[in-house]
Amino acid sequence: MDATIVAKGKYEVRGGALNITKGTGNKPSLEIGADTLVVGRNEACDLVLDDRKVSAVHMELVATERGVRVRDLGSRNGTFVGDTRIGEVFLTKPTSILCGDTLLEFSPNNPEQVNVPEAAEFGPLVGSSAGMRAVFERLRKAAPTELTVLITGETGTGKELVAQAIHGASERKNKPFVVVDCGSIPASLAESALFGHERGSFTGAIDKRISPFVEADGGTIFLDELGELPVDVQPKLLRALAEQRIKSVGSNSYRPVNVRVVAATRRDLVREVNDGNFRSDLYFRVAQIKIELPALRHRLEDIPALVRRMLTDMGDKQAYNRIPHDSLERLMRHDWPGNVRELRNVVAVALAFGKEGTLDVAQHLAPLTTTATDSTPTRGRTFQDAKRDVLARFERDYFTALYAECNGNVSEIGRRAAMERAHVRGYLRRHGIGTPDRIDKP
Ligand SMILES: Nc1ncnc2c1ncn2[C@@H]1O[C@H](COP(=O)(O)OP(=O)(O)OP(=O)(O)O)[C@@H](O)[C@H]1O
Repeated sequence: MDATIVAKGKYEVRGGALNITKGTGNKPSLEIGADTLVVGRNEACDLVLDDRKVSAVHMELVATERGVRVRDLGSRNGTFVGDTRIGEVFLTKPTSILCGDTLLEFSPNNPEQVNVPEAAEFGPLVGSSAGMRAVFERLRKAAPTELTVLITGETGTGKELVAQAIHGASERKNKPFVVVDCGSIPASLAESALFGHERGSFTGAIDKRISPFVEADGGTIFLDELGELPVDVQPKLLRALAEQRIKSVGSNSYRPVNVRVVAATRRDLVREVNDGNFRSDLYFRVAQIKIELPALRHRLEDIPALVRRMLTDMGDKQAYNRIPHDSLERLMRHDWPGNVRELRNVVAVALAFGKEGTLDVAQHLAPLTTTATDSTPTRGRTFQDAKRDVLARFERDYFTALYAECNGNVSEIGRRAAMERAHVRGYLRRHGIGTPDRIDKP
């Protein structure tokens, strides 16, 4: 979420209202605040439009610091502002929006101040940026409820940790937290992986398999990469969630289950709905609350607190004080395509190689800085420059890994790389891998 802290514990968002001026809906207007609202034909939408040219989930709106963000959700017939078919726009002035044959009039409100908690952490999560503090506020409200939560965000933004935090702050915290990675289930085994199977129920079903819903009974089930769930098991999952009971493969009877569902996806699930790859009724069933995790490059001010927490988790609380200021600044200029996970790896490597003295964490950054959305190595660069960067990154990764595998033994690195020791030393020095005393040891 975009936001700026305007006063301690507050940030400012600019919302508005949407009125139907031509066409019919389940209500004449919609107030847009800091919670994302969905407009479409599906009856679970916040504004339901009775228009056959409107998609099941057509567009979403949310108040941000830059105005109301309107995002088309991959609708079939598009969302138009004037003659322009939009992907995403920020509205601050009265504007007409056309979806199918329905005309909507947007009118802005004055900026509104929204409370964010002062605490820059929530359970295992840390972050002082306005975006993360707004996430913590939503989590604080969502965690104690029984509502389903859908967590979205790029890889490594902390979706699983958020799911754990929800569980840990709920009444269910003393019961199991069970993770199901929907992305790694082969389509043919999806039903059994979700609901279990009886012994001998199909070829290869040698033993009985307990359903994760049974394992999680009384607790929380985390459905990771929900967007990868094969289409044919989606109705079965929907039914299980609606009826709170499951039937294992090969069994004739249902058994009641009491689980709270938290799901995560890297994919834009609503687009998958409009493309027919994900069922809209299941989407709304798992997304009663939506938590959008911002990419790390949009909350660089979180880096110092994250690094401090990571070093503490890695067992060296004092190490943070050994990081020079300019090293932290360089970390805050990186793009972080791998998000918090990438940061954690860089911190882990830095700590492994720097047990004492100055801890220059940024020294272990990949030299090629690209973002997930801007990852083309060609952009504005000559072939030679691009090639040099890619090669440098490869060399650094290769020798960093080998250095760790060989415990810093240069002779062993040379053997495995089939390279003279002097050359190995050259590469290690060039990329700042290891400490000079170890590298230069004969
Ligand atoms: N806000 C945070 N505070 C502290 N640690 C964090 C935070 N966010 C993420 N991490 C750490 O970053 C790493 C990646 O987090 P996690 O596995 O939850 O990401 P993810 O979004 O589920 O990734 P993927 O999409 O690849 O499954 C973990 O080691 C986690 O502990």
